[in-house]
Amino acid sequence: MSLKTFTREEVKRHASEDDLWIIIDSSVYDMSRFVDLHPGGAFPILELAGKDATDAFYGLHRQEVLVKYNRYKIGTIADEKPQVDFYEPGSLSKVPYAESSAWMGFKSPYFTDSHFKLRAAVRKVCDSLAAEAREFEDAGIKPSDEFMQKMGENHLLAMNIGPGPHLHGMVLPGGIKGEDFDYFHEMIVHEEIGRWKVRGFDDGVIGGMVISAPTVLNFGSPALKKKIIPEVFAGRKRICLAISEPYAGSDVARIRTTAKRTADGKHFIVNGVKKWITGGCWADYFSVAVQTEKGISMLLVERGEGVETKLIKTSYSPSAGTAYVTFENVLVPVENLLGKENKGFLVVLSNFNHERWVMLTGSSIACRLVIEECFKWANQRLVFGKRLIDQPVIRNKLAKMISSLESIHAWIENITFQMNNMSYDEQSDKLAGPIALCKYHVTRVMHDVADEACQIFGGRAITKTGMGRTVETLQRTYKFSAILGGSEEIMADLGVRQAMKKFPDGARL
Ligand code: HEM
Repeated sequence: MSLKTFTREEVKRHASEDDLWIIIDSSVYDMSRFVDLHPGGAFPILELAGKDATDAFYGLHRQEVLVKYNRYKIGTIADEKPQVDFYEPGSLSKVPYAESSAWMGFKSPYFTDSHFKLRAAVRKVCDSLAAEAREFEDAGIKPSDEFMQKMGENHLLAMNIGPGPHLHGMVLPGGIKGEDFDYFHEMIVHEEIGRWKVRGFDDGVIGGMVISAPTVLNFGSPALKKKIIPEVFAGRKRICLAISEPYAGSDVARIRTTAKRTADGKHFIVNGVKKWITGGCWADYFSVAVQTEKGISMLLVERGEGVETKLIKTSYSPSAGTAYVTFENVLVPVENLLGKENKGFLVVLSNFNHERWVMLTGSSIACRLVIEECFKWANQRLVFGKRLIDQPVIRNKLAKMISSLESIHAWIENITFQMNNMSYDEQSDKLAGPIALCKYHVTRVMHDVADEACQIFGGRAITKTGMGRTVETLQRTYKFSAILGGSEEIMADLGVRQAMKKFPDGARL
């Protein structure tokens, strides 16, 4: 139907249940056929029949409801312009603090043209996948092969595990050469994926891969790498890391899964159980920590006879594919050793800094997105005849959230700069402590942001659909970041113990 223009007087004449028009931000909607289907009931719409419902609408719905139900729009009000901006896919938010400093127009010592180009291109791709990501999350199902392959086609899988030869020769989004990719580019990729606002689903897509692909890339034989890495980066196969067990979480040394050599020495036989394995439900490959004769080893196990996975019902998301994995007499070729036999600890440790740093970037963007939503909500929600933002107590909550976010973000940028400019050995020596402390602090900030955001959103913060769903996601999922990849307590302690190693003997007050 072509769109017409009306006067407000004309709209007023359509105020009965059978002939019901309303105005939202200078657009006219014919609600006659929808009023009885309206999820919020007929009553609220009937009360506003023939009237301007803009404030009432934005007090109760997310903007995307209007996009989804655009078919009910019949025209606009003559000589009036819309006051509300619609989000243009691929664009930057104009809400203060909704983008990181450099993208809010501030000078940055870190970001170059190349980073801006990559963000612009990746945002477009991620925006085009966002609705699909939400559908998987809402349905609580496995990210489809097609979805994974779209990620693969845009190099969105390969760009999650740091710079390096695996990207060389590739042309990345925005025309960036794989050789020029650095940790700031990677930070951008994590942030853009985070903008789907479906944290559990994100983990189902990249979580398992981020922590396991490096074990093959850095410690696998050339043949293993050649077989596995291209198919994982293309999204045709999935991989996960299987270390923690029901009896050993952060305490890796206590794992009980065993790998015993067969008499001919050509295979290992793996027996044991693993718990909380992100992406394990749909993994084709498992990078597994096992006890061998004289210590811990890492083995790449392919899904097959003797490998079973079942979904753990976490409060996170079924789409994360968090699995309980059992290995029963699984035959694994010795060529699948990752690193040297009995030296698996090295493999496990080698990836901790990167894993934790990835969690920093994901946690910081999760806070930023919630703050943006709090800012918008506080401006549009009317309580006792005033906007929420007109209450000093709400401004104070926003101040606390923004200042905490910007300070952690500045620290994360500083750490990222160090990663770009230090050799692997220097990073291992100097960064384990700061990354651990930063992770400890970031998850404390997440706790505070989730807490304040809940108070701002009220009941909506504990409702999975509608206005508060991003806040609901954060308050339900932030604990995962505070536990996974090293719990807050272990992070805090590790940070101080690392600092103690460099504490000068002669220091006195
Ligand atoms: C184009 C017009 C409208 C459309 C397409 C629409 C659609 C929807 C949808 C899809 C929901 C459920 C999802 C959600 O919670 O976001 C909903 C809920 C609701 N709507 Fe509407 N709506 C419209 C206009 C209105 C108006 C004018 C009012 C008047 C106040 C209203 C009042 C409500 C209420 C009270 C709820 C329940 C919210 C809650 O559970 O917190 N709607 N509407």
